[in-house]
Amino acid sequence: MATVTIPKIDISPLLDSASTGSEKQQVAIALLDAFTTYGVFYITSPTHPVFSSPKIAEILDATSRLFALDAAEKAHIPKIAPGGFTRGYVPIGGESGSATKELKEGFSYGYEWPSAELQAKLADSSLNKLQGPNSWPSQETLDRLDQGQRDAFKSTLQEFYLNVCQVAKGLLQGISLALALPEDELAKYCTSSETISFMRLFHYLPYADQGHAAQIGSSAHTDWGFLTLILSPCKTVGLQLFHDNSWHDVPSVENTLVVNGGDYLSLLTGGKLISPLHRVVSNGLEERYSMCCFYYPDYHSKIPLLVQEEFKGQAASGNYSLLRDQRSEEEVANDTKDHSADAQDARSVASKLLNGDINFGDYIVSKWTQVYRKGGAY
Ligand SMILES: O=C(O)CCC(=O)C(=O)O
Ligand SMILES: [Fe+2]
Repeated sequence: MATVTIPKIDISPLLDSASTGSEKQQVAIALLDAFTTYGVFYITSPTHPVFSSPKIAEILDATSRLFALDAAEKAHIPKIAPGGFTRGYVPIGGESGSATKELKEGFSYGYEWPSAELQAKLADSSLNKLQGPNSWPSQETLDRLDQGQRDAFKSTLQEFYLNVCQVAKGLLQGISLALALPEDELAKYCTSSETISFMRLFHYLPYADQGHAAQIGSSAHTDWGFLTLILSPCKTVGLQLFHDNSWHDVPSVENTLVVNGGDYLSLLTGGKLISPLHRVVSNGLEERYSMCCFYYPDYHSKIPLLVQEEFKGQAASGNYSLLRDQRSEEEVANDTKDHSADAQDARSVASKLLNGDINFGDYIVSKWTQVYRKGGAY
């Protein structure tokens, strides 16, 4: 396989309030190059906790302990459900971006609302469809996962999520500068992003089918949101990028995150910033863990008018999973008339997104329903 050199960018100036404009500009130049060449790159910042070896070891440890629970105990963790709000355990086969079975299990969690605020919001129905409580394992299971350190499991996961969101916010500044916009411009599209974005811990199982016809780790796709930030602390190769008509490994690099541009960001920039096609495959031997933060724009954000005009010609030619119907054929065939947004013709809903007639949040609800698969197993 031909190799590509995926850039590694030290984004420290974007995370440090004391950095100068020219330091940030340097990062912006590197980001622009990476986003317009591959849409994928590594980031690091030596003093930020997300990139520190002990913190990475902690989150990997928590993740592997969760997936090492036995089947009976996993069965008690609330499972994800269709409908956009994706929290809880993802059983093997419970989700796929294509007709192929994805050989992974996962756990999705996001913003942990202070309980009084959550109660108030539940009481006055002011939560949007992508907001709500996390679905943690039972207290008994959490106690076991804590290994004697009270609340260690949940606090490790929560701290990691908030820290990665902070890194994403730093990146927004750099991307704004890369696009010659004021540095706070893209943050305007992400005002409450951390309340609807979320983290997914994944455990990929090895499989022997190297043709990837019957099963795969994660089907070839582009990510729907603004940015995806991936920690992959295992040496096991799995993530691959489609570039120049072939697949290339994106190996794990110590103390870095992999960043993918998302479809929404790409659309927002008229396709200038790439939302890369990628997939996860198995080497046939080893399992793999990853922790992926899907950083979304604000629930209410729309594709702006300016971009709609500029983008009209290109949208159809793009390979955006956001705009494709990702339901399995079986699901499409069994789809009865009009039971929810997912019954609508995906193409007409996609054109509503491009025309600014539907906001990102309402649209994403139908996307999660498309990739949900009934009958996932433990
Ligand atoms: O696990 C990974 O490295 C990437 C997973 C991924 O691309 C996704 O879930 O969208
Ligand atoms: Fe992805």
